[in-house]
Amino acid sequence: MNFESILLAIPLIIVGYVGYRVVFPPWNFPKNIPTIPFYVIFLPSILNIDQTELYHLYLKEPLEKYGAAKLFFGSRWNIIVTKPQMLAQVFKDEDVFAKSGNQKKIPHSVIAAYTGDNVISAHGQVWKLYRSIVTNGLQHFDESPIFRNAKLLGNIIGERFEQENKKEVSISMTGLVQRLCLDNISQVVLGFDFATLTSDKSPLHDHLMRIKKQIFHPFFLTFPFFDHLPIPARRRGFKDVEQFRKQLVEHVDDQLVKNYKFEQTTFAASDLIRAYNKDHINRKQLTDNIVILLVAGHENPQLLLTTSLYLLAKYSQTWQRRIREEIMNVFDSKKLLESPLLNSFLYEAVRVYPPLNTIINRCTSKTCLLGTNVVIPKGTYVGYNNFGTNHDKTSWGPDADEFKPERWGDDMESITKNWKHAKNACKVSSFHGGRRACLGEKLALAEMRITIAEILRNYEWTLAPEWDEKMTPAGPLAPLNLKLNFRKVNV
Ligand code: HEM
Repeated sequence: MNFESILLAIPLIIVGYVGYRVVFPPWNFPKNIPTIPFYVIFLPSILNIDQTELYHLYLKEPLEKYGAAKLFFGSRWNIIVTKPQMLAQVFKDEDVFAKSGNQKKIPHSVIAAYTGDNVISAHGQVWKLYRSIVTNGLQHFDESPIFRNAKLLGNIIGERFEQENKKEVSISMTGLVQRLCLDNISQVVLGFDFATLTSDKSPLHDHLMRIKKQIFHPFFLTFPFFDHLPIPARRRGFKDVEQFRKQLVEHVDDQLVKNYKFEQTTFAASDLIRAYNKDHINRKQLTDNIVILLVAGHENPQLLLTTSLYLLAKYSQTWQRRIREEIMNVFDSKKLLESPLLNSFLYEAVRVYPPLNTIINRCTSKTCLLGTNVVIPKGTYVGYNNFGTNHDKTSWGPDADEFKPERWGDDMESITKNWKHAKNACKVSSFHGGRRACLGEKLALAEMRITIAEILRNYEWTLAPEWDEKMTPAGPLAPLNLKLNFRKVNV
């Protein structure tokens, strides 16, 4: 073999090796669970199918039969789990299925630079410290900004009737719902106001929109390896993310510390700043956690609110009507919490369309047994697929795929009991569960109840006929570019 042939052979060998690693799972992965073909995850980028259709076509059968499967995702082979018993084991055995977020999995990526090491992704003592700092502010909060913002959202919808001088207006919901959720989280948890509902110009908001495009770029999410390369747009992305992080914390810091009553404020962000002032956490840890409160705190409610508005439109003659009647004269948060139709509707929305669908951020710390016979090697990424768990026929019966709020019960006592039981038994995993259960569930559901009640009292809505009824193709799960037609409620 001459020198030129060797030169030619090297790239071929490299391409062949990379191809092999993509097409086939590692040899030591368990053979007694199915392998989802590697190309499945790329299909939504080339075909017009959304992630729920993809699930039904390629994932449902193997996952319902085996409860776990091998899946290529985020440049590597992983194991995803859906069966409640197996999921309970993953959630419980935290030392073996150790949290390993992007900061460990893909530390060189733009997304890791954005969210860093935070309360959601950290493990062990560091996680305990973060959780102890933010818990109080996320469990005890002032709801008045949520009521105010719901009214502002209603006013913005109302202005469209005047602008267009019509009885029915068609509105794209994505931007509007995002603005509401940003204002809610900034005022309730971070102690400042993003002011996206009250002002047309918010430099921090514009900056956030810019970096979101860079972070959620589908190609780099699928192949984070490319963030290693000196691609100019990605280098700019890193810089932009760094500037945003810095500005956000300065903003929080300024607003809170300027407040002469700072020591009495109980925002989760105040507790983080106090922990920083006492040297319990450093500046980077402060920043990482403030960023994650902003990110999880607005994106997840944004997804659930979009889904809820979609389902209310889809079932406008049944659920929308009935819930409107139920809450028409209910203005108090505690009473909303006691409204059976509204709450069973929300729990069913969270079950049928879990806002975070596939989450893969655990890495096995040693070779271990999943269930009774699946041997997982050390260093394997293990995740969960909420859509699969929440639609499992063994847990939910033959109508598991149907949207049926009545399955939760008729009165508040049974509805609450069933919801708690479903979470404890890992039959609904949308908010995780156990020691690492979502700390924002209470806040997110309060936002839903208050906002939905306010909008229902003033408007009735249907799906815009021209809207293509599709969910997002991958990643977070919600109706894609939802468009609704609103009319004023006749009272
Ligand atoms: C509909 C809305 C929401 C959904 C569906 C949701 C879902 C989840 C899920 C699935 C996890 C576990 C993630 C994992 O396995 O790594 C989680 C954790 C967490 N969520 Fe939420 N979330 C929502 C809203 C919020 C809000 C509004 C906040 C407030 C900032 C929040 C704060 C957190 C925190 C701090 C954790 C980490 C808990 C821990 O590991 O100790 N979430 N959430």
